[in-house]
Amino acid sequence: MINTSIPLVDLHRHLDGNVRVNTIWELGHQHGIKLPAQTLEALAPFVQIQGKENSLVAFLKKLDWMVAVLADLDAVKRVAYENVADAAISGLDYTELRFSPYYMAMNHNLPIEGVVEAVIDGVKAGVKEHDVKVNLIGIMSRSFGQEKCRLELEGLLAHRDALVGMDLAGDELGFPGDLFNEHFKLVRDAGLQITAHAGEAAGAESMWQAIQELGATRIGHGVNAIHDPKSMEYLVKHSIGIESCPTSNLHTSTVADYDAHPFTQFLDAGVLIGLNTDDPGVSNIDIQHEYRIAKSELNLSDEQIAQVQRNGVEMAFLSDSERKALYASKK
Ligand SMILES: O=c1[nH]cnc2c1ncn2[C@@H]1O[C@H](CO)[C@@H](O)[C@H]1O
Ligand SMILES: [Zn+2]
Repeated sequence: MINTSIPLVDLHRHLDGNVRVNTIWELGHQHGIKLPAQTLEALAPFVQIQGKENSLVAFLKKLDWMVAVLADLDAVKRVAYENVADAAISGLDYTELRFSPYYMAMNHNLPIEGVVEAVIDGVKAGVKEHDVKVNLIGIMSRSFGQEKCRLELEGLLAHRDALVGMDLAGDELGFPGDLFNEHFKLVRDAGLQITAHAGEAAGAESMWQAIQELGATRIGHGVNAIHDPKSMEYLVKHSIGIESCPTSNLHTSTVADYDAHPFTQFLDAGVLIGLNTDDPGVSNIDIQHEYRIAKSELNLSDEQIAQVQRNGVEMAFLSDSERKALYASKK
């Protein structure tokens, strides 16, 4: 199973897709927000996937209650803190938590920059008390359009030093990457690393766009590269990291079932592919679950699992010395 002499990392993990059901319940009651259920048990199906959804956009609706209860900046800080606790509890040595400050701010008109600060504060408080290394990635939520993403980017860049990278997430089909070329020019100018959700709901052309126009060096999901041999070759040749999230891919109907997931084909082709959770709260999983699935459903050998763990460390947005230290922490 998981090789304990290699660091365990999760690089694709939405902080705002990982709010505990209990926290939604408590924040809802604390702030007088009308929840869709009368008991904690009845609330779970509104925020966690039951079986699967028939599209990415349907899946993404499950996150809406998670941000609907963010009534003030203390709530944002609490959710960030609990994300660090959850990461440590699930056995992670290092994680990159990504979040969309506009998405978190929009329901209660919170200041976007204030949300960024509250996330940073919550994570700082979390790492003081838990044994896990954490970096932050800012998200622009494409589903709200160019203008809102511009505001989101401003709020994030105001705290550029607290971030290691930037991402584009949301409705990939409805809001193609080329709407955001100018946003990502600013991201590159700020010297941040870039990952983008691509090849999930849309095809390999969306990945080409993300790599060549947005400047992505990692791709979230990238499942659909499998239909384009040229892009597979490119990923290998240029060491573009693929942040794979198999259970999420099932839950969004990106693949029909685990058998249809191309994970091992990527691995066999020599693509730098890692294993991640995406939205652990929504999918009701943790990283241990994804490694169990890798073995039992994707049929990875122990050697392949070790390779996947190393791939994660290799593609992490860390400096060389940080990467060395992370490896050394397991020896
Ligand atoms: O699997 C996914 N694919 C695309 N976008 C996603 C996924 N999971 C969450 N978000 C998006 O990320 C932002 C919150 O972090 C939101 O825009 C949400 O819709
Ligand atoms: Zn994602």
